[in-house]
Amino acid sequence: MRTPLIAGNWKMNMTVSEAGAFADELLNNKLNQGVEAAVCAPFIDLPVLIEKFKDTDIKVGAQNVYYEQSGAFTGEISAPMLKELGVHYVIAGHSERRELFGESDSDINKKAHAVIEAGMVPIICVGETEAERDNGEHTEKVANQVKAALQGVKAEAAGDLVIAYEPIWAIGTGKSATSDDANAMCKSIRTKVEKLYDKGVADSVRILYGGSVKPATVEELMSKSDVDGALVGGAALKTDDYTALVAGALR
Ligand SMILES: O=C(CO)COP(=O)(O)O
Repeated sequence: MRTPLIAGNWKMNMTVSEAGAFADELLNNKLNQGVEAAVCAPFIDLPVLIEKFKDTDIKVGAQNVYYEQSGAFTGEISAPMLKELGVHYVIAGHSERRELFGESDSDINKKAHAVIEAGMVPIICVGETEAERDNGEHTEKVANQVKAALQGVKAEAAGDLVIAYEPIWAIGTGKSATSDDANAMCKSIRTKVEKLYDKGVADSVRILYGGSVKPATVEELMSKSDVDGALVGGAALKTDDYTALVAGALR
């Protein structure tokens, strides 16, 4: 069975001292066993989090990566750099990166390859705009994003992947997708993965929902067949909310 995953995405929040304080507070809260907890933090916060969580099951993730190994790419961070630090997950293709920083499907595919080659796990983000949903194009849009992101990724690696369905209109808006709509899209992503690979891969890939997930809504989401967890922005910034999210994700 797929282990539920609650991944916090801090986005551009938390200084190093704030990250350290968050980790200390979280370690005082007893996180539920049986749910995997991950915190995806700004690059500079990663060392302190990795140090603080080293004797725990809490995984640390990055929010971005550059796909080249090293070289003249001022300001960028490579997958081998993250791997050496002890990073487990790397978010690839968050809609904010696609929209604000011009990342293309092809960039995201290269990032996924770089992360896998370095021995980490990508969390690949996909999702439609409000206009695309209104026009009934959301299922096809997301299926195309999934296909593009996974181009050339071998079946052995694909089963360990995490895909996060984050409808853009639900991010940071307080306007979450209904649990049935979230589940319908997660199911359709799983069907797409089965078409690209096989049933074994589709059954093991974890598909998260993201977009205004709160402690009060996580249980309902997790009761659905194809939602394996959540990628959480705002509510993952407070230790008590984060702890409640992990508790609510147990199924
Ligand atoms: O973008 C998100 C996580 O990656 C969702 O953010 P919110 O939970 O703040 O809506």
